[in-house]
Amino acid sequence: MTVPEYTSHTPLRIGTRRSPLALAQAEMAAAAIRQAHNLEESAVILVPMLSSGDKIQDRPLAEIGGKALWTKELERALIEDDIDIAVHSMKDVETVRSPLFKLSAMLPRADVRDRLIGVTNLDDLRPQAVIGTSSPRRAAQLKAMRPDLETRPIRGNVATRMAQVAAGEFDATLLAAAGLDRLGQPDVGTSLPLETMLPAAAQGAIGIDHLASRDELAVFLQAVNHPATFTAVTAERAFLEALGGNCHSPVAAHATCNADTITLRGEILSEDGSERHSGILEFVSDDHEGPARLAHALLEKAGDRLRHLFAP
Ligand SMILES: NCc1[nH]cc(CCC(=O)O)c1CC(=O)O
Repeated sequence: MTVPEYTSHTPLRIGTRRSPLALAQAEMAAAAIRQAHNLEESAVILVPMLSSGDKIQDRPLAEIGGKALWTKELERALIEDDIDIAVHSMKDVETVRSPLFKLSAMLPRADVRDRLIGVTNLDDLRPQAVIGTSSPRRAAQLKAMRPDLETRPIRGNVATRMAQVAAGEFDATLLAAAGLDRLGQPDVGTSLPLETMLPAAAQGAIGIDHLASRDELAVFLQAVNHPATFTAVTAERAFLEALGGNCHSPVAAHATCNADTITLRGEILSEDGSERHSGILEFVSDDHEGPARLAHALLEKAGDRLRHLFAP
């Protein structure tokens, strides 16, 4: 195995989606790689690409084919050797993937919380207020707390969504704090506590993908991997996989990793928020069945209708 030597003539090519958030995240990955391997600016370049998820902006993600829309074009580019690595929001990466690809590194995780935009507190929302969200998780969690709220789909990039709230099309919306921070908007909205809005599995984490056959990249990328993030996000994704849910299933998960111990919180909800089961489990990090145990414990508490949202 030869360790790659990237130069301005043979740069490391990073594939990324073209949205402002994706570009900011890819630039973070590029900067981390340059620093870790002492490479000059032009030895690591971005290759921005349009994904189907970005082309179709008028329908909810869950309706048009789910998470694969974000990753498909980048995977094709990896296979065709148009790029060496691809940078993804881990939240958008499917839990079950082709063995052709390998996620070798995750950058240190950012703020995992959701931010409320449009009003300062949930209590400030008028009765029957309309919340813009296409996320089944966010809709169900909001309705669990405030059954009077109405949710309507909202799409588009972060800036477009904020503009739609500012224009009065919605009373409020929820966006990931991590995305807002990375777009230079740390003061927008109110972060909601994990106790009321447990985030989506893998929220706030950036992953780096490559062809599994390129072992040299797996080694090269270890220099930018953040092991605690990698372990926690891997546990959250295993929880999601064990539930057998899809992008229509309201699921939340958050894990932390301290020394050898993973603490995993998980939650499943009915679509209207009327049924909600949450749990917390601690296990050692080499216990790979821990996430599935929490998943099965929650499914056991769930009624038939909710359980059917998760038919594996
Ligand atoms: N599905 C869109 C998406 N994918 C990742 C993020 C935010 C960044 C992150 O969670 O790392 C967002 C936007 C949002 O939910 O507000």
